[in-house]
Amino acid sequence: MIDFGQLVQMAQMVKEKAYAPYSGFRVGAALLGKSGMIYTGCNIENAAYPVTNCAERTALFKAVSEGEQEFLALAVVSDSADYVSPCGVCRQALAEFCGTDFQILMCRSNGDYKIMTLGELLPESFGF
Ligand SMILES: O=c1ccn([C@H]2C[C@H](O)[C@@H](CO)O2)c(=O)[nH]1
Ligand SMILES: [Zn+2]
Repeated sequence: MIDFGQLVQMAQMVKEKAYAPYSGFRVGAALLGKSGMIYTGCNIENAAYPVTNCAERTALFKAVSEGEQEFLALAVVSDSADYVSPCGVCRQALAEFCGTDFQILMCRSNGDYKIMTLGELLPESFGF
């Protein structure tokens, strides 16, 4: 059984580390590996805007660089009262390592969330 509450809480905590002086939009993500390890990430912006890294990819790249390549679930949270969902670039980055059943918890700032699978968020993803 996945502890979704813990995943959301860790995403909320790492959101505090976000570097977002340009958009002011802070995001935190927590990625659960099949090993049971949880990898966190925040968004990191840059004066050259496209250089910005989203919270989801920060968490994913940290995980892969630590040796984990298989994942179960990801929680994403911002300061918004609305649910936050991963951008298209992050969906494709996740699709490299995660199957269609991978669970994505899109959270409100208060911790409420809705879950969709990667297959639902990125149908017919590119791969070769
Ligand atoms: O799911 C999302 C959506 C946006 N951002 C970041 C990128 C940028 O720093 C800021 C505004 O787009 O939010 C994320 O980290 N994850
Ligand atoms: Zn993204």
